[in-house]
Amino acid sequence: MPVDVSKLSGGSLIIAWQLKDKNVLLVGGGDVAAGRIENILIADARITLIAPRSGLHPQTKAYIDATPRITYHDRTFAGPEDLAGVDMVLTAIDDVETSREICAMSRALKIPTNVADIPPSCDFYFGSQVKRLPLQIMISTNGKGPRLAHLIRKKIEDSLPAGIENAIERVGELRTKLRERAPGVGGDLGKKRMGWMTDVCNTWELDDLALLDDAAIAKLLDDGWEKGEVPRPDEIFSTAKRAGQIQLPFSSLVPMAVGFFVGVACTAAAVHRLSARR
Ligand SMILES: C[C@@]1(CC(=O)O)C2=NC(=C\c3[nH]c(c(CCC(=O)O)c3CC(=O)O)Cc3[nH]c(c(CC(=O)O)c3CCC(=O)O)/C=C3\N/C(=C\2)[C@@H](CCC(=O)O)[C@]3(C)CC(=O)O)/[C@H]1CCC(=O)O
Ligand SMILES: NC(=O)c1ccc[n+]([C@@H]2O[C@H](COP(=O)([O-])OP(=O)(O)OC[C@H]3O[C@@H](n4cnc5c(N)ncnc54)[C@H](O)[C@@H]3O)[C@@H](O)[C@H]2O)c1
Repeated sequence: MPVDVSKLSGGSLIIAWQLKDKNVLLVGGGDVAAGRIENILIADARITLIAPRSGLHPQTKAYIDATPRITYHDRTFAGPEDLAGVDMVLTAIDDVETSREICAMSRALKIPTNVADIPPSCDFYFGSQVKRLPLQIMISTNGKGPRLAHLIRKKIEDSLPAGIENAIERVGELRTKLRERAPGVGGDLGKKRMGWMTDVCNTWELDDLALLDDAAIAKLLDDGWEKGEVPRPDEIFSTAKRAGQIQLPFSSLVPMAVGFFVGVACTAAAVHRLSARR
């Protein structure tokens, strides 16, 4: 069947780049560099930071002092020798000409590069990020409106359920324990494992997934996986444990309280009018 690909254009490949123990060169130590450092540290990479001490942002200074994963050089960028052994280059400097030169040098070595504020010198853009690790959500406007990306992030942050990161963490633990019982890649066992995990995620609420401690995971695997079934949360947890988890968000308590008092007031008024007619 023919497909219409005319709209498949104008975007980016959004991926979760694995940078653990890779070497990232960051040139510049200002406000933007501080944000880059946070993003790179989250990805467990090593950073070589080149920037004169006089221009360091307090947050950048604090990161340098806080971790041996940043190797700091108090100077300006020296040339191609600074690119040896580097897996990714980021520049965040207030000097467009030097930025373009660094970009040309790193591209000649085929090192992926981001030059803050100069889109043609970027092999990838940064995006605005919701960070509720292990959950990360990146918003990209593909260079059209970075401030809008920031504002959209705020809206997404406000809409996420409390504790979503715990649910994801516990599902990760469940998947690890499941793989210990059903190891290997692919094949019939792999299909069965994926099918069971999909059913658990589809049928359990996030609140219940967040309650999966080690004992509950063992019970879910014994009573569920081993029997080819997906037990309900109330078959796995004691009633007390689930009851402790049920929390009404403040935003829903306020309208409920208002509704209650309005209801009481209306009933009182109606009773008063009825008794007045008699
Ligand atoms: C998302 C975020 C991530 C981050 O950097 O971490 C990010 N910019 C952020 C903020 C921001 N940047 C700018 C403003 C001023 C208001 C405004 O212009 O809107 C604000 C607002 C603020 O500071 O609140 C100025 C600006 N930015 C770029 C240019 C050049 C140009 O457009 O040509 C100009 C100068 C334009 C001019 O001269 O007028 C270019 C880029 N900025 C990008 C990312 C990439 C595309 C992102 C996307 O696809 O949306 C891209 C292409 C390259 C890159 O740098 O990777 C971060 C928000 C993080 C957060 O708070 O959540
Ligand atoms: N993409 C974005 O999100 C975004 C947002 C705001 C600003 N910017 C742009 O990013 C750049 C950096 O912004 P900032 O606010 O962090 O600037 P800043 O002035 O606070 O910091 C610049 C840093 O670069 C260092 N520096 C300058 N020349 C250098 C060189 N040759 N070698 C090494 N270090 C050098 C300075 O010492 C300083 O630490 C600017 O061009 C700015 O317009 C980008």
